[in-house]
Amino acid sequence: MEDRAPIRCRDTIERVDGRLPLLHVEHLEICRTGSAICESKPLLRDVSFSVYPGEIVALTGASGCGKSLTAHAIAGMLEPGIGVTQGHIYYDGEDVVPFHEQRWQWLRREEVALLIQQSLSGLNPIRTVRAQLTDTLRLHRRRQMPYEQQEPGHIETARSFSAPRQAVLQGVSRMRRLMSRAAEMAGGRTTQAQEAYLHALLCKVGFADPERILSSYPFELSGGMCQRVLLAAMLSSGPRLFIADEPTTALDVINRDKVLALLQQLRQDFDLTILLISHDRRGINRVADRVLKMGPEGRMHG
Ligand SMILES: Nc1ncnc2c1ncn2[C@@H]1O[C@H](COP(=O)(O)OP(=O)(O)OP(=O)(O)O)[C@@H](O)[C@H]1O
Repeated sequence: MEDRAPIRCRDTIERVDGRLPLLHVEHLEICRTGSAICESKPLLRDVSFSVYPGEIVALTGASGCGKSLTAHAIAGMLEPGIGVTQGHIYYDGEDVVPFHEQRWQWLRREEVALLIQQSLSGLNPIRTVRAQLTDTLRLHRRRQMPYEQQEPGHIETARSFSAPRQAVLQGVSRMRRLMSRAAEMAGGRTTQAQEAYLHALLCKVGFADPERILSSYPFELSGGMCQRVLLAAMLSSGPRLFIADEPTTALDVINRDKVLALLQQLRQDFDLTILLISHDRRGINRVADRVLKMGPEGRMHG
């Protein structure tokens, strides 16, 4: 391993205005973990920052400095052969680095949504938006059952929500239960309750005519519209932390501004905390509460 300056230890998580951060990354280091190459230079090291509930924090830095790796590490989605080798990622006060896959799945399903640069290609061009959003809702339901049976009580103990957040979650959760029951009774067909939920969701992401969008195929929609459909799919599970990795790269200037303005609105409507990774200086200066710059060695300037 190469010589490194010793890492300063800051093991306390700072309160700001009496609040603890929802996300606190501390001295994070990520390396290739294959046997022959584990002694090579870290891909990223000594990355530390906090994001407080309700904030929009932008993460910027030169191409290749490790922004996407940081985002993937927070969501437990690093590729095989790459791993966290030092440091901590505290989500709601709990270090998630040692999580096993089942708990990562729970975190991604219930708490953290990651919109990545390649997400748009995840939309199937030859299936309607309705079919794809309905599948997403069913998937959440299917994944929910085994985990709840295996680790009863965990979900409750891992959280302590503010009253407004609890109200939002109770609403989302009630609606999902209703939809799942209705879907089971209807043998998987889209039911009235699901339709109402999908309509409401699409209105929230700025569509004036949700019925037309639900009946459309992605190839019939613009890039900006597809991006908003993806946002709707990700918000359908009611996450608390939304990580958007270059959500506007593939968009023209008008759609870029629309999506960024929408993120601000969604923060309010869904009680979200947002980590926004972007090169769009003008855009992030407009929407972010704080801008963090990541240097080549991971040092943060906020
Ligand atoms: N799967 C991987 N295997 C090996 N190295 C990787 C892998 N993914 C990323 N890297 C390397 O890790 C470093 C950080 O990459 P990352 O994608 O996080 O940068 P970034 O700051 O998001 O860049 P950009 O702004 O261009 O998206 C780069 O040197 C990259 O080559």
